[in-house]
Amino acid sequence: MTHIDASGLKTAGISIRKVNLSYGSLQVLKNVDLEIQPGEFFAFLGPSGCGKTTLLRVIAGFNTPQSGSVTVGGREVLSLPPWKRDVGMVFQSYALWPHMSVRKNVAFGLEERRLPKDEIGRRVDKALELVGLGHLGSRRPSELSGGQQQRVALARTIAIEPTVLLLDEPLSNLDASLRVQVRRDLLAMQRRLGLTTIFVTHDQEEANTICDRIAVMKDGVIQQVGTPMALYDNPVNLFVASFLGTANILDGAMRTNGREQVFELPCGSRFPVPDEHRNGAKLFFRPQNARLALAADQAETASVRVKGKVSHKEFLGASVRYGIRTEGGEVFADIPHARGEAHLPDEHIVGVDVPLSRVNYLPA
Ligand SMILES: Nc1ncnc2c1ncn2[C@@H]1O[C@H](COP(=O)(O)OP(=O)(O)OP(=O)(O)O)[C@@H](O)[C@H]1O
Repeated sequence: MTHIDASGLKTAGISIRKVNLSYGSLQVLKNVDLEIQPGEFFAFLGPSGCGKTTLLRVIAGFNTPQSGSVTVGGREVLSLPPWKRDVGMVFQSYALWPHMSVRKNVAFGLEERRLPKDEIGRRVDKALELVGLGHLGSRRPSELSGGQQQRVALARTIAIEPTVLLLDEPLSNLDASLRVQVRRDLLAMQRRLGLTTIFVTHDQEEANTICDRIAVMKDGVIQQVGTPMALYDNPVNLFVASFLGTANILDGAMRTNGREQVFELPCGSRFPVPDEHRNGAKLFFRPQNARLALAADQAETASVRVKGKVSHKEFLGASVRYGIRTEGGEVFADIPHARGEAHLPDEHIVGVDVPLSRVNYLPA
């Protein structure tokens, strides 16, 4: 289906089915299945070399998979060349022409397509206005900030009136402080345009802050798809748990105790496990879900209690991260920082309590 958004641009959903791609003996994409909704801001997230750019280029038409199907707006595109796919891609290097004005840069692709002059003028005006650069059309790229250059690259792609926008690490050329500002601008712009957008990044913070949903990739395989919060709170495996933030992972044994399922830690403590987690092999929780108690105090009700010794502390601003040495390995507990509070000294014996509702079990 193709939809028309408030910006007047058309937008389309994307279906990727069983896509496999190899370079010689190296299989870079393995049975990739994905469904991206019209108007969605979607991220491909994963470590370097996991296949994110390759997948993006398959949608754009610059890479051809050995098998599978890709539809854009319900139309199969794998047999079409890039320029017939209604897909616009902004590359990592913006590749603006340095000797041309901003207007000329944006018009370039349209002139190549031999559109009528007044149509080109109309589209350039609209694209520059949509990215907020209507007043800078006569400048050269060298007279713009990094963030503005990135917007020119975006305008150049929007001017082609694609139904889908593909962004390959668009913020990687910007310094850290600018990146935060530009990613906010990018989100505002994406909402205004309403265009289905796929954003490739290896930076989980970047994906979390601007994308509706994320596909986490590793070694050419989609590990999990979901909203940033769902992936953070309920990762399906150790890779996703660790890639999206600090993860506390404890070894133990899943046991059946009569009709009840329990998880037993090396120290002997046992906790009830909901039925859906009966195949889990490791206990997982996030540092901010942990509370510290004096070891002699009773554990909070309906929570997991792990005993250990404070091994170190890190001040993170909003919280203090305690490292606690336990029998099952080190765990971290983030305790909100309040003014004037006393901190627990190293080697202090403590109990780490985590509400059962905040504990998850992951396969080995
Ligand atoms: N044209 C090619 N020929 C051979 N191997 C390639 C080619 N293009 C990419 N690869 C390999 O395919 C794998 C996936 O590359 P890809 O660029 O998709 O990864 P990525 O996740 O986008 O990484 P990065 O974040 O570093 O850009 C890598 O191992 C890469 O070396």
